Amino acid sequence: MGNTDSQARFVQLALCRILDANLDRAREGLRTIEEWCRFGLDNALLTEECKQLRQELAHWHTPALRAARDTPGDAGTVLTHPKEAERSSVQAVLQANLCRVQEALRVLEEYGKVYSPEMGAACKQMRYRVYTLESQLTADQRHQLLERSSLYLVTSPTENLFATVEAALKGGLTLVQYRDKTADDDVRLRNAQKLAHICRHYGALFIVNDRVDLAIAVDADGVHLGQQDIPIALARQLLGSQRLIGRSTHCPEDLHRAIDEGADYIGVGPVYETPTKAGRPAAGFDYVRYAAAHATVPWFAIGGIDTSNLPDVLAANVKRVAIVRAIMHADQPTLTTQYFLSQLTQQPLLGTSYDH
Ligand SMILES: Cc1ncc(COP(=O)(O)OP(=O)(O)O)c(N)n1
Ligand SMILES: Cc1nc(C(=O)O)sc1CCOP(=O)(O)O
Ligand SMILES: [Mg+2]
Repeated sequence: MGNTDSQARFVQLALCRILDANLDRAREGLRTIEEWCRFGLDNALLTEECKQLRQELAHWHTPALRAARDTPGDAGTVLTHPKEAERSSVQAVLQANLCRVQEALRVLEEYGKVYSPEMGAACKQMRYRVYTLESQLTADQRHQLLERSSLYLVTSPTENLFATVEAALKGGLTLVQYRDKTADDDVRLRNAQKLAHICRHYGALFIVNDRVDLAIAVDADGVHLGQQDIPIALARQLLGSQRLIGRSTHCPEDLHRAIDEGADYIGVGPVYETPTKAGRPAAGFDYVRYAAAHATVPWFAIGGIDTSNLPDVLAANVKRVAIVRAIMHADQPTLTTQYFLSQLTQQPLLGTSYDH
């Protein structure tokens, strides 16, 4: 009898310690995420959702659970995950903390059911709310980074693909598109996987040209579609509302259709004829100026742009450019990227009609 009692007390104490530790873990993770929603994204709705989740967890964090704490005797406090010291970007911090909160809520749900069925049920609901928070946060994060990006590197096949992209990222690039019109699919998949990984490490957006299937397979931030590629509505169905969809446009009708169909950004060009898109005539500066006056989503001038003609491009009210050769073929991609960015950031991105 005595033994059974002490066994029951031991189990109850262990249960309380598990719940206490995981309530702390979930609240700390939420606080970390909340700070970015508030100061990084300036998103009042997401900030409020984090705060409400924290308050709800605080409600379950009773004095009885706190009293079970035994930090000096807790073997787990000395164990750290090797990845904990490695946080290469804000994105990585958010990802790690969302994961931490979801895991903690799962533990609270399972052991909570034993301690109090209401607590288990409440933690299950909170876990679903954190999945929704994650989707909204990721989408908001992507849109904000897109709006802040003034330079877009579109890749071309080269032996130095990864080194060139990484060099440009070191120069401050925040938006990359993987474009390869000829490689076999197994090669494209491997390249896209590796580029997605590199871009994530530098906190940059990664877009796949043409191929929605590859974009999904490598968990890219979005896809770029031309006028001859699949309809935006179909891509949206496949990609969901959180990923970005870009559309090439060559005239005012293309621009309005792309925006009406829900493109998150558009390409505007070719500004100049270019061997990268041989056979396509220049859309010219009249169309560029039209885009400057009418586009209600971020737009990137593309086609034949390099460091020598950049001043003419900027004079046409261009705030964002997409580049292939001028960076992919540059002797020093980091310096070239830095030069483009330095010229583009003298043109404030704020003040365009959609940057409220
Ligand atoms: C930013 C950006 N703008 C335009 C294009 C061209 O897309 P598309 O017309 O589909 O031609 P391909 O690139 O597929 O040959 C782009 N890729 N990126
Ligand atoms: C891929 C592409 N699309 C264009 C468009 O106008 O839609 S122009 C273009 C090629 C841009 O390459 P570069 O910077 O080497 O001239
Ligand atoms: Mg295309």
